[in-house]
Amino acid sequence: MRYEVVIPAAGQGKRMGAGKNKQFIDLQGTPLIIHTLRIFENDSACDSVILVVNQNEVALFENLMSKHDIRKVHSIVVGGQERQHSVYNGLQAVGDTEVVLIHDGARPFVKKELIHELVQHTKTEGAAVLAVRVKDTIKRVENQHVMETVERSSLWAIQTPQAFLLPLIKEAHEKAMEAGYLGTDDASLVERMGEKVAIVEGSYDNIKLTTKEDLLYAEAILMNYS
Ligand SMILES: Nc1ccn([C@@H]2O[C@H](COP(=O)(O)OP(=O)(O)OP(=O)(O)O)[C@@H](O)[C@H]2O)c(=O)n1
Ligand SMILES: C[C@](O)(CO)[C@H](O)COP(=O)(O)O
Repeated sequence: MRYEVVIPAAGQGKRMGAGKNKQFIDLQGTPLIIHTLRIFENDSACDSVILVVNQNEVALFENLMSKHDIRKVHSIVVGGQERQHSVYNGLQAVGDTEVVLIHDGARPFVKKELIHELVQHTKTEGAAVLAVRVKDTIKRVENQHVMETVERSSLWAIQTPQAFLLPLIKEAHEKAMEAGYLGTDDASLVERMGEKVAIVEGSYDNIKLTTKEDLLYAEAILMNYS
């Protein structure tokens, strides 16, 4: 059940439009990244956190973790141009663990029980991701016109954490780097090697805070929690 987690937090938050890295936006008085880090700080199955940050924000993150008594971040790693590059850099700092999780710093609401279910699946499947069934109808669009309506019954919205046996994800990232392939998630790098990725049904409130509307959802989720 034990694992280490790489948390990419080295983005710029451009779509949020806050003029700063969204990881520093307060939710009920606590920065987004602290909400996310506390999940793993409070999970006894988590051995270590590798936090990936912008080069010019290392001190900011260190000060926040000291202020909020976050102790499990054993490595702070500088990120890269794209999310995939940041994760690649973080994976170089992972210790001697069987299972590694990769979880967006921008997802502060994942539940410990689902993390543990994901880890269990990964031990037998090699790779597993949290996901929820799509609720909207999805259409493929070109030049502002519908080209195709995609059959919804087999569509899932993929989240993080994404969990992997460590050698598998390291190989997948190396191969993607060699091929110059850029994916929007880590599981796609494993899929392109022809490996299976298991789905673990997650929760709709495990949102990724991306645009300002998500801040409203986040405050409502926190109100509901409290
Ligand atoms: N070069 C990058 C890009 C993204 N991320 C991280 O990957 C997660 C998911 O990315 P996203 O939600 O797109 O965050 P941003 O890249 O910051 O947002 P935007 O694309 O709007 O700038 C975030 O925790 C983000 O900090 C990262 O570590 N390194
Ligand atoms: C990894 C991810 O959260 C899975 O849904 C998503 O692909 C990240 O996308 P982003 O554009 O880097 O936020």
